[in-house]
Amino acid sequence: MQGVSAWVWILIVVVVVVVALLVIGAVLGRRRRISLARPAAPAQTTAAQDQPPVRGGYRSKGSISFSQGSGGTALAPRPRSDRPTDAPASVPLAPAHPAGDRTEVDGQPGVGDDAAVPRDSVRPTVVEVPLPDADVATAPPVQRPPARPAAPTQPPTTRPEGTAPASPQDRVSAPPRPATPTAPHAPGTGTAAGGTAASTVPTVPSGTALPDLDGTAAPVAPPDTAPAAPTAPAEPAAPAAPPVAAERVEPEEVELEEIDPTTGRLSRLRGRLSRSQNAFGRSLLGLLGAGTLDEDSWTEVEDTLLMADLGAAAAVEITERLRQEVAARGVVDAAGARAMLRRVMIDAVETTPAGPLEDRSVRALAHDGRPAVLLVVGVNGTGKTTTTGKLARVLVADGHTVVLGAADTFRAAAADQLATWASRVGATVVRGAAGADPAAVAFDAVKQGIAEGADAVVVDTAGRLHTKTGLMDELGKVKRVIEKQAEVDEVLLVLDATTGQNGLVQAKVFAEVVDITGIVLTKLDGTAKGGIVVAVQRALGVPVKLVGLGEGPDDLAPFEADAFVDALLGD
Ligand SMILES: Nc1nc2c(ncn2[C@@H]2O[C@H](COP(=O)(O)OP(=O)(O)OP(=O)(O)O)[C@@H](O)[C@H]2O)c(=O)[nH]1
Repeated sequence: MQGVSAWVWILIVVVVVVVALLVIGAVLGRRRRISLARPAAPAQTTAAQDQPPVRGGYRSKGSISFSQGSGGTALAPRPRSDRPTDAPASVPLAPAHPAGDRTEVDGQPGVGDDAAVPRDSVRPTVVEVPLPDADVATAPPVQRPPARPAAPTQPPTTRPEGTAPASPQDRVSAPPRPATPTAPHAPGTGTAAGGTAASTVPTVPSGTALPDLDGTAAPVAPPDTAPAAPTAPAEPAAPAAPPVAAERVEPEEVELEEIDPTTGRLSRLRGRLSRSQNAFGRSLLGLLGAGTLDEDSWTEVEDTLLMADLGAAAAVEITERLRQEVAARGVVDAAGARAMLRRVMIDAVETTPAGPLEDRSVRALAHDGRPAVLLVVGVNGTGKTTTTGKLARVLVADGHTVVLGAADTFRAAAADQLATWASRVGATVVRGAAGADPAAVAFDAVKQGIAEGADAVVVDTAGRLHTKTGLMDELGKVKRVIEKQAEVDEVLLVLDATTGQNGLVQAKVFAEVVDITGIVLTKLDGTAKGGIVVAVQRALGVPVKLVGLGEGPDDLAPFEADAFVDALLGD
């Protein structure tokens, strides 16, 4: 019995020892796991800390490595809640540029986006470059059209021969000349661009950053190479190697085209408008000419106006006005209904709550011895470049000389597109290298326009989403930089009529950044919602000045209220 209990005791002790060993083993095992994990954490932290600091505390993601590179510059974008801050620090820094939003961070379309370009492809970067010395003339990257006399066919233009520009060769490689400050040239003097243009523009100490806008900056189309040209001028005033990477493109030998007469264009193009708008007119006239109008009829009238994109306020006001007219005069037949509707609609198109919109002329004529300057702005794909080209045709057809500024430096094809438009009508194009600072290109375009005594300089800008504060800042900068040498006479906001009420939101944001002076409504041929004309004018208090009615080169027409309403109502 005693032997048995001894064995029991031994068994208990063994069990206790085994259990104790198991517990100790488990504890040690857990400790070991924890201690193994510890070094890994500091290692990650150290790796992150070892990366070069990111400007402005901003870190971009690998897929968007060239975006949002700025942060400390004067025109840095306003803080945005949607910026990622946890990107790998190994991403190389993009050069500083005021347009920090250049590459998108949220997968939405952005500046210069092209559906054919994969979202994650490498994008060009906009760079900041030092400016040239004050006394070094710079030859802007000018693409000259073929000289008019060489053209086999003479376009229907009254441009005097004396204003025909010199050959491109002469202009770009103009011989050195003393940089004597001179007054702006009278039109048609035909002086070389490089030296003379430089003498008419503000000067700036070398290296002054464009965004400083300190009142003396003379921006230059930025290069992607160092500005210190190996052929640094022995003579300070020589327009030697420009600090721009833009290559001079030999002008194409193209025939100058015939341009449709500009008068009566809206009438000629009315058919295009009518095709898509007639439903609106027919529907309204059907309601108003039906005899007795009950509440339901008036609700339908209002709905029809709303569906045509006139906007709620305008729809209510027009309906109320129609009711008053019917009550006062009584509508007896279809012709009476049409006349009444026509009158009320024309009033709606010609006035806003802020007052009448009287002046629809495009300010594109030279004054005070210098060209008019027009800036063309808008979101992506609305038709800015096309409109700029069409506008140049209209101006040339009316006998004016035009310089086009290809300040859409992000979408490479845009400058080519503009150059093609220009070459067909004999206009000059100033363009920068891909990714050049658009403000610098715009500045050079105006400088060129002044130098050659052009009547108008039309600057095409890159499409930009109105929600991108950095890009909107960039646009503001383009305008301010131009204004260092010339007033901007016209800021044309190009809106795509097919986007309907969304266009209003864009319009309001653009108007906050650059004072919009006129609206170009494009693609009116492709929408039944012509009422957007009324809505956008009311939103901005600015008139629609031009309408795009097709992709053809002469499918741009001045906006005329009565012709437009006639097209809406049909015959
Ligand atoms: N139907 C029609 N198409 C137009 C009109 N105006 C422009 N387009 C077309 O719209 C497209 C875009 O035009 P672009 O001039 O390249 O637009 P953009 O605003 O310069 O584009 P981004 O520079 O990318 O912002 C082109 O296919 C044009 O032919 C118009 O009035 N009617």
